[in-house]
Amino acid sequence: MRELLRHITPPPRALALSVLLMLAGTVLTLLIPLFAGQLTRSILAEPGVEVYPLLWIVVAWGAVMVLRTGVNLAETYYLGMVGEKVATGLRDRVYAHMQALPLPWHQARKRGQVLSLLTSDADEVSGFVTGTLLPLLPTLLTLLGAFVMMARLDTTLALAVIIGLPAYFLAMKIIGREIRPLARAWMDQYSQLVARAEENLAVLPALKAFGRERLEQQHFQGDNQQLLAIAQRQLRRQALLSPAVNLLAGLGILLLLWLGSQRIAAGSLEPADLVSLLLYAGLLMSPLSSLAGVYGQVQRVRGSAERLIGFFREQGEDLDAGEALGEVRGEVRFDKVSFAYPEREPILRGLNLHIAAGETVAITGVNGAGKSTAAHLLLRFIAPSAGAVYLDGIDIAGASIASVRQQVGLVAQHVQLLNGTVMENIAYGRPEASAEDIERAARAAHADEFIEALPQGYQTLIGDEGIKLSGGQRQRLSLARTLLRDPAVLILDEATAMFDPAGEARFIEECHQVLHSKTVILITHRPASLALADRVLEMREGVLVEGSGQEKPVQA
Ligand SMILES: Nc1ncnc2c1ncn2[C@@H]1O[C@H](COP(=O)(O)OP(=O)(O)OP(=O)(O)O)[C@@H](O)[C@H]1O
Repeated sequence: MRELLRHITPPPRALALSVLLMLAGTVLTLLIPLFAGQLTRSILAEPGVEVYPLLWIVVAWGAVMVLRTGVNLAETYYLGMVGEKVATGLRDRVYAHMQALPLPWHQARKRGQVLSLLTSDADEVSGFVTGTLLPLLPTLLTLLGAFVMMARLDTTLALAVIIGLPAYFLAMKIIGREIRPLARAWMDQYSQLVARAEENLAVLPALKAFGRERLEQQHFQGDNQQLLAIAQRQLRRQALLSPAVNLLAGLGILLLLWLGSQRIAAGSLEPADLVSLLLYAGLLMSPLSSLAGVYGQVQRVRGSAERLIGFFREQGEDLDAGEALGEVRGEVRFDKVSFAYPEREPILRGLNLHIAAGETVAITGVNGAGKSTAAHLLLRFIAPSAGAVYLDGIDIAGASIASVRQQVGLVAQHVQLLNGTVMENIAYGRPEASAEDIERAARAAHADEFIEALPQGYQTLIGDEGIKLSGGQRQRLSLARTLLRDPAVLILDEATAMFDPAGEARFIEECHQVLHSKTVILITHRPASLALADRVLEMREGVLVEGSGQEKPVQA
């Protein structure tokens, strides 16, 4: 938990104020039983005995109550602010780290499960810090204060009330120990549920086309029932905690009444003091009962805390570490590069490739040969297990990731667009770009004609992942947004796969000018695109060989 607290930054001023207000509230609360004792003494006083006047006590009691109300009000506000700011800060950190984590980390997980770190886990932890951890301070102070005040009135009676405490802590420990694994299981199950729903929504057209609605509903219900079963087991244990403590508290108060009344009968205790003692015992018992709740919550939140700690321990990408590349000409070299995905056979085995600046090279090869993998290495999405990749002679492993990605543009095979306007999507990599630049990029990608035919032109909303566009239109948008970034090296991974033949021919013909100034890597099987290349290479068994029937491995 301490490790996690490093990622939680409460606002110092609001925190200090909340603590002060909580302390003030506790002191005011501890005054009330004193007044009650004095009041009783004043009511029962024999004529001639010196006591405080009744009216004074009532007025002082009233004043303390009003003051405490004001303190509580301010405390609720400031503590609430601390809570909101802690939650906001933690969410920011989780999100920043989530983005920093490399692609392979994300690819090994379900998106919904990653998302629940940001939603349920972060909320659970920040709710615990402000809803449980901070209020613990006044709780403990009230407990201690009530005990001290009781001991001042009668030490033996004070000790009698807390005699059951060891049993109480033992009960808490035994029951709490079982809650923790259940809490973790609940969180895991919950994130699985969210992940399933999220995935199904993402593939909704396929789900409907393959008639999976009923089956997926059954799967969801199954997961949901398991969640309910875990919650039930957790509830059973948690429900035990408070009543067990209340029983102990009740027994303590009974003991106090019995011993107290005997002392009054013996003349060694005033009835007024017993009133104060009883009220203090009440004050002592209510923190005990809330401590039981705290203990249960600590066990619950540990599940979320463990998940977040594990997440923060993962190494994220530092975009700016290393030397910034600056402007490059676009010379690319792969030198004996090998790579294997985790738990898979090596996919690249000592691959060599040299592309001169300004050259256009096409790479072909069967599905799964490793073409996109090579592109991902050039973008530093992944790192070679052996060998190195150079850009203008600089090993990109030592260059800053941000500068590498600035110089290498990828039009990926699987187009990823946002639910926004056409303009926002083209400007994705250069949000500050002018409308003219955006339109120029759209023209270069041959996207301008269809964009202008859309109902609101560049302001048309394109739906989730561009669902309101055709496949070819999405590819053109994707190309436009990469061209707008004007990278020195452009990788087109099957970027014309969805083009109609006439559109592709026109694109290829006119692209010559746009692509002229760049190093272009075309990953393609399409003859029209191959015609655009200065050289054709084929990826085969983890290396590149000269294409068009030649079988000579490429030398770096
Ligand atoms: N994230 C990943 N984790 C594990 N294996 C992967 C991952 N991505 C790709 N692979 C595997 O690596 C191999 C190479 O994939 P890659 O996408 O580079 O092939 P490709 O040549 O681009 O294929 P295609 O022509 O079908 O696009 C494939 O066998 C694929 O199953």
